[in-house]
Amino acid sequence: MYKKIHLIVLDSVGIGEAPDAADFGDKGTHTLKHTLESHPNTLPNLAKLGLGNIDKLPGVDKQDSTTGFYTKMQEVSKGKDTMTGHWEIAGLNIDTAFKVYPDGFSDELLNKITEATGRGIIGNKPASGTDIIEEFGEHQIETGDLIIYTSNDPVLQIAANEEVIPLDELYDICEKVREMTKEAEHLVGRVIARPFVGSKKGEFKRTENRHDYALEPFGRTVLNALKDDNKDVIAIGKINDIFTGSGITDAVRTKSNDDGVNKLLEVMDRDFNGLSFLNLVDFDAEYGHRRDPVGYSNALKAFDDRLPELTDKLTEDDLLIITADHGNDPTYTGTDHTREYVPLLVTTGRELNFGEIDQCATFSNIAATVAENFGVDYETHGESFLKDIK
Ligand SMILES: O=P(O)(O)O[C@H]1O[C@H](CO)[C@@H](O)[C@H]1O
Ligand SMILES: [Mn+2]
Ligand SMILES: [Mn+2]
Repeated sequence: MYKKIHLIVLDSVGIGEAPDAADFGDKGTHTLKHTLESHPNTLPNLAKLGLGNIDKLPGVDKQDSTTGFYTKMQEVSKGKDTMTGHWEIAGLNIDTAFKVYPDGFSDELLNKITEATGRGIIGNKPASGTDIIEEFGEHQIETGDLIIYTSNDPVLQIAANEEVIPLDELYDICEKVREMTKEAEHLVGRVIARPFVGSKKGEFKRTENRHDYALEPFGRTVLNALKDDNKDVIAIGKINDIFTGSGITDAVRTKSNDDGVNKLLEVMDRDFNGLSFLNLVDFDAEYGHRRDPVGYSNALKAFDDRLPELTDKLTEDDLLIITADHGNDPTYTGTDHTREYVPLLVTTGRELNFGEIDQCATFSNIAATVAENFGVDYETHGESFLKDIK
């Protein structure tokens, strides 16, 4: 048994098309490979754990012997969004896909929003968040309208210039819209506040004040099982939002990938018994959705550079698990997530017989492993790999 498990989700860092990728329009996608092909970088520290042994990746050398256990995991849930991926990691199988809105939201919902907020609405279509503020940012300054948009994900995003619609008001609007979109008819996975600044086209820039309003997970996750058993569940970064605080005992905010690593290092120094769970969202939000392979590749390098700080801290009490929640191939068409396998890398301060472990048929093998490690009562269709890491 490990006293502390540290789980890191490299948001969107997929490792090649899943067997059902074609059903999602994602045939041939490979976030890691295509990113590193487009903009070469070496990732020696991830390589040491076994990343280059999972699949052939430029700049990630295959090792004769690794300092981690490695394999890849397949997603069983019928969605490739962040909530679905994280909830499956935490033990759920989301077998009914979330509704998406390729033609925008209904007039009925938009009217309700206007009635409740007193503000008009512009946009109402799938879009990239940086494009849509260019398109409607000036209109918003003139009218005070809300810029509402969506994507291939089950999200309703509200972009607002902080000088036109103050943050408090935007958050208040998002809370109201969250209430309106909890039931089947207008269901969305997440309402997201997307504040930005700037006074004219070409100068608009999103700020760090983004806030996500998710739904309660659709079932009991391993986080709930841990919390109910008086274990610590420390959420770092977006994790608290993704689980709406359910099963979480402490939440730490982050500003960036780099800050996320800093916060995890601080958490590792705490005396706790349970799980720390970190999401590094920049890969996805800053580079994957922006179809920026150069930025993506450099972000991978930046994480790789900092990885030894984390692994050097591991004692016999710690288990470190690194994975992802879906792909987001920055070289692929569109600006959405891609249906991919995700890497699984596991290491510890213990001297173990590291190497390949069986491929995981579901992300929920992580939940099963965490539950078994802490001896908590938790039912999931995932299978624990604890027996393989010795
Ligand atoms: O283009 P931006 O606004 O970054 O939106 C992206 O962010 C959303 C939430 O992560 C995704 O659904 C995607 O649409
Ligand atoms: Mn994600
Ligand atoms: Mn995303």
